[in-house]
Amino acid sequence: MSTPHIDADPGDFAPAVLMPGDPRRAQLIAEALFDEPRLVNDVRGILGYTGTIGGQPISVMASGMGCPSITIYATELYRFFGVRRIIRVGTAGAMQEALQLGDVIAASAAHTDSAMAQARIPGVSMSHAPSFNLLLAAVEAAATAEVKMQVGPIFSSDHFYVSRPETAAALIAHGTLAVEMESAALYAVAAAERAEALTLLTVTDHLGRGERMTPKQREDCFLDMSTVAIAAALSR
Ligand SMILES: O=P(O)(O)O[C@H]1O[C@H](CO)[C@@H](O)[C@H]1O
Ligand SMILES: O=c1cc[nH]c(=O)[nH]1
Repeated sequence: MSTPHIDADPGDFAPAVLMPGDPRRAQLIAEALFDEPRLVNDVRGILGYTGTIGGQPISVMASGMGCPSITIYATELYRFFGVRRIIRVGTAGAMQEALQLGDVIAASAAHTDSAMAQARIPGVSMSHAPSFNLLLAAVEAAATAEVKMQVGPIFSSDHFYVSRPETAAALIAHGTLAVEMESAALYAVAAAERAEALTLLTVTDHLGRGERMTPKQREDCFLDMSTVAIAAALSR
């Protein structure tokens, strides 16, 4: 069966899917961490792989960048391919002073300026929240793997380059940990499809200090986050 954006058969995807924005990160995760990964989607270069870990099936597929893109892929996976859990494994810009490059964050809520959020239930400011079970499993997995993980609210922005110092300052004052571009939409789709979602992020930039990882460091920084994501994805 194919949808407009995924050319795969029923059963090609595991019930649990890891979802980075970057197709290259999807390929690296599959090749580094899955047993016998096989390519199950490459429409528009959005690479998707399915393999096993410890005998359990698991998939990884890219989302592309931004709320519209992840909304399309998450909706099609949940609605047409039997997927029940999506764990975003993304990169983010740190907003709080104490965060360092390479730190891992679990998004317990996602604020957003996306028009998509306002259009989903007109007149309502939705709460964009992860699956409690997945968040709990991730917290436990991080403790077991000794991965230092901050849990808190993040900001899913429609903009990467527009500078809004007052908005950033207000979000920081409200405890927002970091900015990225997809999680609010993922959490909204999961709610609409009665499925599970969670976002884990690795800090690749620090907004206040102007620090940033190199492109190569961005590609290589997925291991701690993926270890936690896989444990949560395969939890009961
Ligand atoms: O690294 P990914 O998962 O793509 O996440 C972040 O990186 C992209 C911007 O560079 C946006 O998609 C943002 O959410
Ligand atoms: O959306 C993003 C992702 C990484 N770093 C940022 O500053 N923003």
